[in-house]
Order: sequence, then structure tokens, then C-alpha cells
Amino acid sequence: MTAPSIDIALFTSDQARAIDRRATDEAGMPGYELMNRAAASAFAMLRRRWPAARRLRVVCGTGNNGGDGYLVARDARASGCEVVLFALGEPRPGSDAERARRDFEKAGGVVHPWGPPTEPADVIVDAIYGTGLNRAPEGVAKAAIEAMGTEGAPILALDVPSGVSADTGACPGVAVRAEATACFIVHKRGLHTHQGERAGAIELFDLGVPASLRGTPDAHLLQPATLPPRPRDAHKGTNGHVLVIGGDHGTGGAARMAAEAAARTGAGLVSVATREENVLAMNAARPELMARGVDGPQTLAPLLDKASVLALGPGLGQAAWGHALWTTALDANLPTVLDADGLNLLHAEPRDLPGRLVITPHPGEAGRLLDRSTADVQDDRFAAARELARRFRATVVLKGNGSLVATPQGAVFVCPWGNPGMASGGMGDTLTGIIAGLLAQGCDATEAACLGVGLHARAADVAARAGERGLLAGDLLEPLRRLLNGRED
Ligand SMILES: NC(=O)C1=CN([C@@H]2O[C@H](COP(=O)(O)OP(=O)(O)OC[C@H]3O[C@@H](n4cnc5c(N)ncnc54)[C@H](O)[C@@H]3O)[C@@H](O)[C@H]2O)[C@@H](O)CC1
Ligand SMILES: Nc1ncnc2c1ncn2[C@@H]1O[C@H](COP(=O)(O)OP(=O)(O)O)[C@@H](O)[C@H]1O
Ligand SMILES: [K+]
Repeated sequence: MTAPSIDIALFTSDQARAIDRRATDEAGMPGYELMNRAAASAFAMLRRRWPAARRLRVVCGTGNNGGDGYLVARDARASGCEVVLFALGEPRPGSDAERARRDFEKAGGVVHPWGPPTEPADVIVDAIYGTGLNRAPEGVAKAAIEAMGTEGAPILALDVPSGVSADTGACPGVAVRAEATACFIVHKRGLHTHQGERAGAIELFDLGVPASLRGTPDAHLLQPATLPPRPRDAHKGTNGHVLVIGGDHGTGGAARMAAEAAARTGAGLVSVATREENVLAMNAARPELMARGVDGPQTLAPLLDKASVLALGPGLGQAAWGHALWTTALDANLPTVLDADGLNLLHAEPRDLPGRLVITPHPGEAGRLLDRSTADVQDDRFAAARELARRFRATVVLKGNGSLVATPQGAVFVCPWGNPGMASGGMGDTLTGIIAGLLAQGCDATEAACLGVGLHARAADVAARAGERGLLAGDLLEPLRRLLNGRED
């Protein structure tokens, strides 16, 4: 796998707080100095993004995020902007936020208690909650967030869009949808998955805090990557043989899509073990695929002998036919991508699994595997993905906006690409085929999952240039091929 070496490291709120403390204790950077730098960086960003903005509204909470807001307001007034500042309450006595409020007032600023705004604003600065959010916003905070959402003025969030958990990307209640977010010191992992997209465009300002104080990140963003060029003497035998197993009555398309994706990812050979009724259509539509009708373990066994990688589950169903193939296929202990009904069967019947395994649940399947609701999974996708990886000793792809790849060792990678056009049938089957195709070409489970998730989502972004609505899984194959060969950015 070839990848550029830019690493975008992601951290939890607890880690961010510990880094703030170390900056003060070990690097002699007092919190108030950092707050001043945060405000200066955010105001410079505001100026860059909205050079014509003159009328600003700043809405400050009671914590240090509010403190950042007072200092942005102070700096904005000093450079000639009209600033209306609303405070949702009093900062804690002795806090940096209280000092910031005093400095804003000393410089001539006026603090208004929250009330529905009467003056229009060119830009609204959201300084209500940062990493400290710990429950759903209520009362004036809820009213202020709701009012911001109805005005139409662009919102610059400080550190975190208020109402979004910096840890998980979940929103316990109402939340700001920002056009851009000035993120301080380190990237917060929750802004890169689930509802973290409410942050809009993120710019990171390290505020001069040395990287050596950051410690080990909790997660990393995936970087664009491809496979290296093929050796000139490559032949089909050196690129693996994927066997897709699935396609019960009425769901033959799922197996076909996974198989075609594996072939388009460069697998040397692709076979499909499916219901006899699907074979003719599959062979006719894509003659490169070797589709065989199987009625049970005996007819599957010779196909397993020839395969080097399995894609198990697309359209498999959970009835007797699917269950028998599932058992026999897992017994073969080949490198396997387990998806869809392959995962539902695993929930019903826990068992030994192959050593090289990638599982690709969407949040509903993940919930079933963990005996939790889909909402519980979404409330902390990082924890759910790690728990699945540990429990099944597998590399896990937890799909959805900001897909996560978790390894059994606890590492997590977050996919920064993808779009809602992908919310259409067959997208998951295509991903399964891509990952299987990469395993077949020698990637290990984590490489195949990371590279596969990235290529799939980037291909979808290229395909969605024609529009997100109406995007089909099959539309990914052409851009996928170009990306895989380094021909598309
Ligand atoms: N050295 C530092 O600590 C720095 C902190 N900075 C800013 O400080 C922020 C963190 O500040 P805080 O820890 O004070 O936290 P916040 O300002 O995010 O939250 C304030 C307080 O509100 C309360 N709260 C949370 N959710 C609530 C809800 N739904 N309803 C009512 N009350 C709620 C909590 O008790 C929390 O401590 C960062 O996000 C960043 O913006 C920056 O100034 C950079 C330096
Ligand atoms: N809103 C979205 N943003 C980004 N990616 C998405 C979105 N919706 C779906 N996807 C991606 O599309 C794929 C859908 O997979 P899945 O739910 O298994 O669909 P299916 O079973 O219909 O093939 C996953 O890779 C998922 O991450
Ligand atoms: K904020």
C-alpha cells in the first residue's frame, strides 16, 4: 500500500484537557495565554473566510469556550467590527473565562443577557460549549442554538460546534451547524464521524503547543492511498482468487455487485457460489466472473479449495441454504470478509472465526452483534468499533458517515470521505468486494480495510460530482479503477 506520510491525529476531550494541563505545567503556557492565542487565531480565520464581515454576533457560554468568545469579541471590536455579545450566564469566579469577560468589558465591550437578536449579523461566533459539553443543551442555551440555526448567517464555531460531543460526534439534543470550526491545539475525534460534520470546514490551530506534549492519539484520519504498480511479470495467479458466497432467492444482485467490485479492484480471479437460478444472468452480464450454482456444502467444497479469499454474506439470507454455506465457508479458515447476513448468522450462532478476518457491519448489524440498539452504537461509534474488534478478534469496518476501521489491537482510523448519495442499496456489497479484492492481492486485514474503505468513499465522491441523489453502487466502479491506479485525485 502506498500512502503519503501526512498524519492527522485525533484526540478525545480527556486527552485534550490533559494536553492543556501539560502545556501549562510543563511548557509554561498559562491557560489565559492559550485562550488569547485561540481567540487571535479564530478571529484571523474569520477575517480570511469572511473578509467583508463587519457586524458580528458572539454568543458565549459560561465555561472556557465562552472565554474564547469574549476575547474574539474584544479583538473584533479592536479591529473596527460592530460586535453584539450575548452571554448565557456568568463565568465561574476565578476562571480564565471570567478574566476574559472582564477584559472584554475593560476594552469597552457590553455584555447582553441572552434575548432573541434584533440586529442582523454577517457572521455569528458560537462560543457556547466546547469540549465541556456533558448533556443536552436546555433553557437559554437551547434557545440560543435554535435561534442561530434559523437566521441564515454563517456560523463560526470555536473549537466544537455547540451541542456536538467532541468525543463521539453524537448530539444529545439541539446542536449548532457551523459553516466552519476553529479547532484548538488538537483535532477532536468526534468532529470526524456521525454528526461531527456539523463542524463544517475545520481549521486546526496548535496555539504553539509543542507536538511532544500531545502523547499517543486516540485515532487517525485515513489518508489517500493506492496499491503500488503491478510488477511487469504479474499473472492472474499472483493476484489471488476471491470467492463470493451469497445470493439467495431474490438477492443475487448483492453477490454479483461484490464480485464485480472484487474484480475491478484487481483480484486475479473471481468466482461466485450462489443459487443456480442466478448463474446464467451473472455469466451473461459479466463473463469474467465464474458463477457456479451450489446447493450445499458438497458443491461448495471444490470452490473453497481453489479460493484464496472469501467474501461471505452478500445476499446470503439466514435460511438453511445460507446457514449451511456459512458454516462450511468459515470452517475453511481462509482470509474472509464477513458482511450482511454473514454477520446476522454470527449473532445467532457465535463460533470460531478465521484468523484473517474483516467484518463490515453497518450500525444496525453492529448493534445486533453487541446486543445493543443502533442508537447506542451511534452514541459512541469509537467504543462500539473497538469492542467488536476485541470481541471477534477481527478488523472491523463500522460503516456510516465517517466510517471507522478498528483493529483488534485497539487502533482506529476514520474515513474523511463519502457522501449521503451512498445511502443506497448495494453500496455495502461493493465495499465487501473491494476489501476482498485487496486481501487477494496481499494486503493484510487492516491494510485491506483501510485502503478499501478509503477507495470506496473516494470513488463515491468522484461519482457524486454528477449529483448525490440517484448515485448507484455500480457508478463507483469506474472511478474506483482510476483511483486504484493513481489516475484520479
Ligand atoms: N487551556 C485551556 O484549557 C484552553 C481551553 N480552551 C477552550 O475551553 C474549552 C473547554 O472549556 P470548559 O472545560 O470550561 O468547557 P465548556 O466551555 O465547553 O463548557 C462549560 C461548562 O458548561 C457545563 N455544561 C456542559 N454541557 C452543558 C449543558 N448541556 N447544559 C448546561 N451546562 C453544560 C459544563 O459543566 C462545562 O464545564 C475548549 O473547548 C476551548 O474552547 C481554549 O481557550 C484553549 C485553551
Ligand atoms: N450518509 C453517508 N455518508 C457517508 N457514507 C455513507 C452514508 N450512507 C451510507 N454510506 C456508506 O455506504 C455503504 C452502505 O453500506 P450498507 O449499509 O451495508 O448498504 P447495503 O447493504 O445496501 O449495500 C457503507 O460503506 C456506508 O459507510
Ligand atoms: K463552540
